[in-house]
Amino acid sequence: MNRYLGETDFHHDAHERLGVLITNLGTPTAPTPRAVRRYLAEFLWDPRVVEIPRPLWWLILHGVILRFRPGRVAHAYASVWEEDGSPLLNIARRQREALESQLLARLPGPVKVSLGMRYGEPSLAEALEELRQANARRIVVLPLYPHYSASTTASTFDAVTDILKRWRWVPSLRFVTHYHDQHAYIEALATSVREHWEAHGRDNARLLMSFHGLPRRYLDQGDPYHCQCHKTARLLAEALQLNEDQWQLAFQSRFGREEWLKPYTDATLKEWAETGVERVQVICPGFSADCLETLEEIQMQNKALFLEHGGKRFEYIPALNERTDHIEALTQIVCNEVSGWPEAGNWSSEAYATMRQGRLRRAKALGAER
Ligand SMILES: C=CC1=C(C)c2cc3[nH]c(cc4nc(cc5[nH]c(cc1n2)c(C)c5CCC(=O)O)C(CCC(=O)O)=C4C)c(C)c3C=C
Ligand SMILES: [Fe+2]
Ligand SMILES: [Fe+2]
Repeated sequence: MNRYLGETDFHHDAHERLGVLITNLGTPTAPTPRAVRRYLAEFLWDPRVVEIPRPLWWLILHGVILRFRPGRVAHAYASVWEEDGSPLLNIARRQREALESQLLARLPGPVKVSLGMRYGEPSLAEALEELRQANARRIVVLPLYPHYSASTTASTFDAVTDILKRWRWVPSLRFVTHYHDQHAYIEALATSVREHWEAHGRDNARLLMSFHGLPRRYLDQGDPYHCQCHKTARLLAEALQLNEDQWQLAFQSRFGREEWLKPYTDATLKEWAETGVERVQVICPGFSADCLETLEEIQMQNKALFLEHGGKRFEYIPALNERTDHIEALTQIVCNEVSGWPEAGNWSSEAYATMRQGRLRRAKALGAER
């Protein structure tokens, strides 16, 4: 038996392809307690996600959490489930398709974009295998998390490298760790807010930028997530020319009993409603795709909370999902990553020559304009 994965019928003249792996958290296969238990058991056992000594955490996870949580969470999933599956996965599939066609139009050589989820299906192993079969010798891994966090980005890095350790011929690799301040991403967010204002108005509305939370302990131990969320929020507020009293940042999706990053989204909305804020518009810039945490927690639970406490109008501004400007931002990230790659193999020699000619022409045209 071969210890490492490889092709026995390897051809030296096989055409190379650029591989792009997009990935997100993952989701259960069905909105049922059984499927949710399987998903949570994998997700919550990841030591990057829950940093508690293993024997103690095993007892809590299997003795308490996996007994009671799946039923409640399955019910929440059922409330957002679409005909053909989980919103997160459906959106990720559309993002994959749109990104691949943008990259094929933009880059001179052949490109394959595959989709793998950190937990559940389609797995990262399947997605990487697809790239290996497509002869991708250079791979850009693009986790669809704008903000770096050890619990998401580093966990993806662990999983990807664990898989690649089993390849005989490991590919060149670029791993995108964050894009929280990329201009095109901020502009896409700002445009989505402006479009919402055009469609629904904005009279006296306060904008809440809600990000997924983390245990406060992770920030104290050096995780840059908190700072990156603050930077995104500041840049978005600047792009929208908002005054300080027109917006705020908050953190949602608390889990467990310890302190998480503050201020909390639910507490903020409750306080706003109680102190006379009548209208809120909520955007979740850290979620590249709508999912349980935006569609159920924000758009259902937090909306009900705000209205119960005296708020009059609650509006959720959808995640960037497969918006054209979002796909353009992701395309730019991939193009930036590959542009520094040294020339080699069939993919690059001709392809880079074409790309360079294109760039020269553009540079000349720009020079002529000036
Ligand atoms: C200790 C627990 C958790 C940490 C840390 C955490 C970080 C984190 N998560 C996301 C993005 C998503 N999380 C989602 C669901 C979800 N998250 C946790 C727990 C932690 N997340 C749980 C237990 C769940 C499942 C639902 C539940 O039981 O409440 C999702 C949605 C998935 C879906 O199927 O729709 C996303 C997306 C980020 C970005 C992040 C760190 C910054
Ligand atoms: Fe989460
Ligand atoms: Fe949640």
